[in-house]
Amino acid sequence: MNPSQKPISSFSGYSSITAEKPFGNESPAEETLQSCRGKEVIDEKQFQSNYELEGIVNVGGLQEEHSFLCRSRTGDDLGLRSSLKTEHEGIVNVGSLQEEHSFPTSFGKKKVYSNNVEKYPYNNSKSKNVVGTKSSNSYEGLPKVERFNICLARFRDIETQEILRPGMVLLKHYISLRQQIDIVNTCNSLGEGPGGFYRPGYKDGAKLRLQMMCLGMNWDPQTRKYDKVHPVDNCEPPEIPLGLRLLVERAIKDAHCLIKKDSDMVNPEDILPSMSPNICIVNFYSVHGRLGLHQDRDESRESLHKRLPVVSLSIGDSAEFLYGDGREVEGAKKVLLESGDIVRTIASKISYIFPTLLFGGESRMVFHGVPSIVPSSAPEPLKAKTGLRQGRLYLTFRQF
Ligand SMILES: O=C(O)CCC(=O)C(=O)O
Ligand SMILES: [Fe+2]
Repeated sequence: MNPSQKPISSFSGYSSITAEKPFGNESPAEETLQSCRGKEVIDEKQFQSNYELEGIVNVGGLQEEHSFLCRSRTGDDLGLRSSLKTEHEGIVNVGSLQEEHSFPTSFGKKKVYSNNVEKYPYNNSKSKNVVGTKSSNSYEGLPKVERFNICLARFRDIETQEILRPGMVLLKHYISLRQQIDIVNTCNSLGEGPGGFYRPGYKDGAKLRLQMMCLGMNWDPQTRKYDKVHPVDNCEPPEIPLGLRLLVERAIKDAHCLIKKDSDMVNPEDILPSMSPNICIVNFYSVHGRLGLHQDRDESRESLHKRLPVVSLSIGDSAEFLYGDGREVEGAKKVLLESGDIVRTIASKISYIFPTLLFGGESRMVFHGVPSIVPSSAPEPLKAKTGLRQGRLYLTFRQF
């Protein structure tokens, strides 16, 4: 790191955010990027070590030890692993084809949310793939016995990893509050610099209902192409911070473990190929934001041919996420990507952990979209520590 640059954890640009200011127009903090290459501002070591502190997902060295899904369930688990406890998981639904990003007029407009977030029928796929209800009767080799849980459901060790369809995996409680804070701060500092957030438009002049920033390479919805520079300020997009790249690679490995658990017969790489991301599209949706059903198909021919996965992280307010084989909303499956799940770690502290979604292999061309954001559903500590606006931050990683 250049000594004149401060580590990301000390970056305070977020403190200037207020609800009155338009998104992305905050005055740049003093530490703001000195050149178009916003990449150098990140202190990767700091970013990474922040991750390691948490012990939930280890982004750096101790990957095997901290893997969510690969470890056998032994006593030693209890000491090392921050066990994940939550009372529910949100799942899903699907769709079909037409115009990219098009909506029926009712799309995303109907639901009214109160403080009680609408819950979707969990595990409605009734799939054997669901690893969502691990209880004391699931030990290998022992007869199945319905055990009594002396703890309330929300504090039990319920893992909510699910294979939604072949090649599409939801790791529901994957990123900790600490990581969320780092990611929000990182995106905020990069987003207010060159190559940062802007509101993109389509070819026909319509604007997307979100703010976007690209890392690694720039994707332009107008041309549907990746480019070296930002279409508005002509700057190169910032690089993807190392910690995030490692987190994505880790998530793919964990998804492989889940796939392997589901069937020992398969090579997980055949179902969900590995990739090293060199593109990250960061979207910020206000509570009115949404995105029509579409396919991600602007990556290189080779990447699409290999069906390399898109891996995404969801932070802030919860969102409905639709996915399916076509563009019609009817028939699309729906999963609620929640960000406010409360879990209790081994150390008895309350944590919030967030979902990761991967789609590749057979599901690489799945249609997907965001019909609505659930207002005020982001965890208070995340808002308090970062000043994150109401809305949802969504990062999708790809390999060009
Ligand atoms: O925000 C989301 O959930 C989807 C984003 C997306 O599909 C994209 O960036 O291509
Ligand atoms: Fe997409």
